[in-house]
Amino acid sequence: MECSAEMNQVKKKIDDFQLGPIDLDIQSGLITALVGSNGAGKSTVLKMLMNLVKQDEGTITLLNEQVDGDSEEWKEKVAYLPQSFPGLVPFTGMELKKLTSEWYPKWDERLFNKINKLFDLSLTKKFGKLSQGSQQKLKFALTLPRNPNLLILDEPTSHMDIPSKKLLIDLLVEWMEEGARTILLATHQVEDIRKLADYLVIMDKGRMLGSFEKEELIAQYKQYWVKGSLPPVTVPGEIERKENMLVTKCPSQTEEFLKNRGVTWSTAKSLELDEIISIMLTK
Ligand SMILES: Nc1ncnc2c1ncn2[C@@H]1O[C@H](COP(=O)(O)OP(=O)(O)OP(=O)(O)O)[C@@H](O)[C@H]1O
Repeated sequence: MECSAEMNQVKKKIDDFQLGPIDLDIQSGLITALVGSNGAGKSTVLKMLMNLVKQDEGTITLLNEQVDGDSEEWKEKVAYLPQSFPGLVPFTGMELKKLTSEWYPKWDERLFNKINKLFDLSLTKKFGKLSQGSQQKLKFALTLPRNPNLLILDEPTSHMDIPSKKLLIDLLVEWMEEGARTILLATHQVEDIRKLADYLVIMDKGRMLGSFEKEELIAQYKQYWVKGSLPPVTVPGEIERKENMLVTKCPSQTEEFLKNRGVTWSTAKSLELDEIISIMLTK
């Protein structure tokens, strides 16, 4: 499958923080969520993809162009929403919209108006005077209508209220349906991941733990409540046990092992995504 963004053996050292080596393939036409613990390096990865932070080693390609090469054509096809953007502070929403729409040739005024109406943006106030949630809404309204091939979002919903988060998710789903588009978003919000992501890229302490198709990842982890007691030995795939409850990351092997020992269970269920991510980041 075609890739919209690639990192090969990318390394970066910032003070005592070592990022990488990172190998990353972001598949076109899909939504990938970059997930991980605080300080794992997610924002740094996004900044390196945008050529805002230079890697020490390795290569980075966006839409088939090397981001630190001579051509900057890729910039017209990518929109990036950073966590903070101090340059916006002195301008009103209206001024920012005018500047942004003039700068981006594919600007979709109709989409901006739709987002404005849905989020009830305060376009006459200076950006710096808006609440954090309202700033996020305005930044999003200035990003999506650029109609890029690749949309990169760094924690787009972290300060938003619950209805606004839902609106943003719906807008992204609708936007994806309208063409050959790709989204990469860093997020801690489990709803973003659950409702949007096709793939999860999981990072911890500067390392990439892997890239996982969401439904396959969910199918990998299961929790059982057995009748009677659990075997006194480690069960294949076992991650955690408490009394007659067992969590496994290899359900087929676990079930075979239990069946061979005559152990049956009353309940079996898949883990929630937040439980799976917590296990991956802590065990
Ligand atoms: N400009 C900088 N100066 C010094 N250290 C930095 C800078 N930018 C990032 N770092 C360090 O790099 C590491 C990774 O930070 P980064 O912001 O990429 O993590 P993150 O996964 O996005 O975290 P969070 O989930 O908390 O937003 C941290 O240890 C951070 O302190």
